[in-house]
Amino acid sequence: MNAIALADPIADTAMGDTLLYLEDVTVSFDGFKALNALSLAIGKGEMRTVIGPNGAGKTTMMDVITGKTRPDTGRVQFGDRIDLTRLDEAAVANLGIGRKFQKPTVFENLTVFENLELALKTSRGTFATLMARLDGTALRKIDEMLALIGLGGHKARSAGALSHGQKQWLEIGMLLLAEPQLLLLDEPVAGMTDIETEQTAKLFKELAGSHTLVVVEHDMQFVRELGVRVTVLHEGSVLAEGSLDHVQKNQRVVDVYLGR
Ligand SMILES: Nc1ncnc2c1ncn2[C@@H]1O[C@H](COP(=O)(O)OP(=O)(O)OP(=O)(O)O)[C@@H](O)[C@H]1O
Repeated sequence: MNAIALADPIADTAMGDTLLYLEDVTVSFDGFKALNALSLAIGKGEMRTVIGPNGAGKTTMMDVITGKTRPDTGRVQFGDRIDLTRLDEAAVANLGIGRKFQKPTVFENLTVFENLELALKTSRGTFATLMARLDGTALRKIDEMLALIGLGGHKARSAGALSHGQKQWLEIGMLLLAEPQLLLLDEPVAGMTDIETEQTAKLFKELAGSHTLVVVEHDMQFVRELGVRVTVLHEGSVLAEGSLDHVQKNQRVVDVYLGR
């Protein structure tokens, strides 16, 4: 560890229990290592941002965690004892690992409320059991979610009529209704307006602590706004880790990514 790492306040923050632990994970495509002995630990209730140049392995990392891609070697431990590399995508989702892809996928012909209702009905969360019909608890749960994602005034609108940012929030709300233990978000603010980006940062900061979030982003203003530990990936491994200020001082990070 060098002097800068020691001076980094976020590097010194106690993480508590580890929820997700990748150890020496390697994924090769025709001999090319998209992940190269990647090791990474995410604490329970932590929000982590992951940055890095195109091709650094960010998507592949998410694919490995969610059971879409099986690593050649390495371990992906979830909680105390579950090895995610032995599970398929459906089993990983059932464990409570939610994934938000870059593009919004909501049911455009349904209303905002109906989208959330459907998510609740099909979720693995405890509230799913309440959903044989929409009882008071379930309705309250949906109303709370509408307020959290800033769509309280839009519940009767068709999802297709929402702005891009609002669609992203709706999909995040749908994922949250499944009460995920871990939420992976791939470039959530890409294509959002500045105001939507700010509101998304506010939402994520509210979720952190009670949720564990891994956020892959290229928008450095947003990463700064989140103000959490940053992992820089490069050529399939961790190049640097710490606060954004800390990683921005790393000359290699500047050379391969931030200085471009
Ligand atoms: N199925 C595949 N077959 C062959 N090569 C692949 C495959 N998936 C990913 N790769 C390669 O692995 C490397 C890592 O890709 P990955 O998509 O994980 O990077 P990334 O960090 O998510 O990039 P971006 O910021 O552009 O989304 C890239 O060079 C990519 O071309």
